[in-house]
Amino acid sequence: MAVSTVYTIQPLNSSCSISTPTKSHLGFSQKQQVLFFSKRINTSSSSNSRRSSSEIACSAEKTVVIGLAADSGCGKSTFMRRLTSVFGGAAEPPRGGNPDSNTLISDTTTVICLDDYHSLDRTGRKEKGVTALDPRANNFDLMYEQVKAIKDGVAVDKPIYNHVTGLLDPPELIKPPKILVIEGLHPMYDQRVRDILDFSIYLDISNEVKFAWKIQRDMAERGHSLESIKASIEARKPDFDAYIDPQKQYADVVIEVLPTQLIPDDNEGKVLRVKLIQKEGVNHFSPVYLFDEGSTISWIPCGRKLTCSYPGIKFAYGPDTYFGNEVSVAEMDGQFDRLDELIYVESHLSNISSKFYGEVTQQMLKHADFPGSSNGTGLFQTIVGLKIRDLYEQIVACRVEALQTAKA
Ligand SMILES: Nc1ncnc2c1ncn2[C@@H]1O[C@H](COP(=O)(O)OP(=O)(O)OP(=O)(O)O)[C@@H](O)[C@H]1O
Ligand SMILES: O=C(CO)[C@H](O)[C@H](O)COP(=O)(O)O
Repeated sequence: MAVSTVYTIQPLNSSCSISTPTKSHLGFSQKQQVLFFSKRINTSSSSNSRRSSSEIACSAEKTVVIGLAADSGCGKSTFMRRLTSVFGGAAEPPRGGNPDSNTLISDTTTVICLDDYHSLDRTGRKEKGVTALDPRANNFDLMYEQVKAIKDGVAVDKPIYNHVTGLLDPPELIKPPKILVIEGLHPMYDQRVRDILDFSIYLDISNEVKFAWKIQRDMAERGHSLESIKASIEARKPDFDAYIDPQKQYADVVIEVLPTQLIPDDNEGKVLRVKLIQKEGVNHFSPVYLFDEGSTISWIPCGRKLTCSYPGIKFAYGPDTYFGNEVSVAEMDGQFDRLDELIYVESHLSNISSKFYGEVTQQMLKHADFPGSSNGTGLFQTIVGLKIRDLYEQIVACRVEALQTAKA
């Protein structure tokens, strides 16, 4: 799969729309809508990709919007903590606001939880006999309007779903950040919302692993019984299959978590095989690769430079197709014994968008206590965090360059 990509930036007079700033109802100035285009010549095709056209928009939109989809208890919060850490600074709930707010704000990012767009509260869902995963329990019109407004630089009054009481609380003000992450069950379900995402991620946790994680959290930390955990997973499954799982076909990156293949018939779910499925032809994103871009590679790094106890570690990399799209897949099966030795693996990965040698290892060591730090979930989540930083910086650079070109 030969891929060569050339970008040239040019304002296109015919496609350039300029509108004067207007005031929003909250007094925030709307952005000047200046659209520019950078030309992309890509010898690889990417069918179904929403950005497979030969021209990509380099817009003056204020906020970069990232979608993160996964079922409940599948590691979204952990991933968000890793992502926020890449940008530096701590993420905190809005100051002086609702103590049960689901929002997390840092200098660069604002993470909103799409549970806040539940249109039915806990009692309402019970009365109607629908789960929170059912689109009928969610307000997609409002979700679209508000995410679009934030992307355009306009603050919104976003509702709050209170997980403690199960009620819909009075709204909270969300100001446009540099990067807005919308995380939850349905970021790619509604086409209008999907189309305004600059980048999207799906955490695809296999049933066996999801079960093991749920038991670990809900039994050990929340005192639930094994039977109640099983019943809750079973009750959600039809709606999960119908409404959540299909979103992975739209994701730019899927982190798939499976049981290991290194231990025959493993049913403990402790050692994991993790795949990083990366769509080709996505604006401002070039997939990570191992050794040689486009080749098919199998690598066992254990030996002099990497300590591995049973069952060892195996990496793989290569091209594939996923829901009809060309993808590059990097895979890690097994777990690290010593995180400081990860530098050896990092030095064989390319396109990781690090700012200095060893940044991935540094991030992993910094959060060694987070779930998944010894395996591919932590490694690939950290790398996707660096890729999002890079995507954000590319979008900003593209915007600045286009504005300078327009002025000249
Ligand atoms: N990579 C991982 N490896 C092992 N366990 C994990 C991993 N990620 C998450 N878990 C387990 O799953 C639990 C839920 O993780 P997390 O809170 O990040 O998920 P979530 O999707 O935000 O959940 P929720 O939507 O229910 O708040 C953790 O407490 C941990 O037990
Ligand atoms: O799937 C979920 C997303 O987090 C929750 O189950 C949903 O938001 C309903 O929340 P609660 O169980 O607190 O009423």
